[in-house]
Amino acid sequence: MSDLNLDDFASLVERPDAGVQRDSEERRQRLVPPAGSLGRLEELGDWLAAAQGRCPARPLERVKVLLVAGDHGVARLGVSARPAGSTAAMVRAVLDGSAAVNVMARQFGARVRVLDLSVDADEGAFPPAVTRHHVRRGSGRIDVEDALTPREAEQAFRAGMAVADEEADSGTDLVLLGDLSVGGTTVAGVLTAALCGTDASVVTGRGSGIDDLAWMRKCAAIRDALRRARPVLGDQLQLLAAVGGADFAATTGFLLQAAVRRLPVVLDGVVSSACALVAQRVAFRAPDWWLAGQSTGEPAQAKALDRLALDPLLDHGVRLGEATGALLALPMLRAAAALAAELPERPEEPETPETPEGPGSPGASEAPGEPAEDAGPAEASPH
Ligand SMILES: Cc1cc2ncn([C@H]3O[C@H](COP(=O)(O)O)[C@@H](O)[C@H]3O)c2cc1C
Ligand SMILES: O=C(O)c1cccnc1
Repeated sequence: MSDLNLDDFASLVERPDAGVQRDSEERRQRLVPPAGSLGRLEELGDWLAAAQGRCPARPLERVKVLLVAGDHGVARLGVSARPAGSTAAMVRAVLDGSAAVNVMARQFGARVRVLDLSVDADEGAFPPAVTRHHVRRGSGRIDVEDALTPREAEQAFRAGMAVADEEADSGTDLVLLGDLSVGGTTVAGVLTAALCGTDASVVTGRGSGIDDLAWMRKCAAIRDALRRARPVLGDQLQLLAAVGGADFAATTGFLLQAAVRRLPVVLDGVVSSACALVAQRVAFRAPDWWLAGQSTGEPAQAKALDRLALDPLLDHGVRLGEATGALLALPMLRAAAALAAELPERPEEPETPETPEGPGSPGASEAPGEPAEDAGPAEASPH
């Protein structure tokens, strides 16, 4: 049996630095813009500082988009707008730089890394750097069979952990975590419903853009897979083997090891949030290391994020997956870091208010209020 003990993660994952978080909050009170005027950017600056253990936070220079790719047997049921087994075409588009994620990553100065965990493609279809962690061609049809053997689940999970270590070791500041997975929203729906204790209909969405008939097939597939999930709900590696997939196991392993390594992550769509939910079961502190980039409208994502207490930064109807939602949030995070680092502090309030005659004059102590207030705005608005 597996010698990978997920229980260790509960103690290995620490919280971001609470002392630095407090320093950041206090520093923010001293900045020129009034507290609250920068809205969510304030909380983001504090989060980044706490994650980095540094106040104010460093600028985000080495940002990596990580796309975990895999096919899913359940796609053969016609639950996706895309043909079963067509993840390879998406991977190819990303590798040749023509996918939406490439356009946005170029715009925002982020590097893109694709990992083929279980794409249904011939050997040699992609460069070795992409297929290094390949586990199998497509994961099993989860409504009737296990997605993975226990060995494959462990192999995929460990691959995700290894990638988190590589990214942490190479100085990556932030990971934007997305997926390329035809049928992936069905699998994510199963994991989310299983862990939230809800019905299939609550988590079944339109995914890549399916019609009503396909929605009914998707809902039935989720219902059937949920039955297979229930007996293994207490063991997250078994759960990923039964109703997940190699890409999901790797993404979960990545998230947990990234949290151990204090590497902050922005979640993209329903696939990364379902994996985050599995990871939360393993290590309850882990969600403190994550942000939700954007709401995709997939109901399972909303359900999972609610459980994770993560409030998506954006909601603009971007429902493409492939980390585009996480990338959209990057300029906000960069703005938060830059504002926290570069905004000047307010000058110290003088203890003895100034008077027109100058500080320390007899008039100052006799009539402290009005002259000082007159002087304030004039000093504060030199332009
Ligand atoms: C043009 C297009 C490109 C995409 N690239 C990723 N996804 C997204 O759709 C897939 C999941 O949806 P489902 O479960 O319905 O198959 C994933 O590959 C996800 O990243 C895309 C979706 C579309 C429409
Ligand atoms: O990632 C998601 O949430 C997603 C992906 C494709 C289509 N709809 C949602």
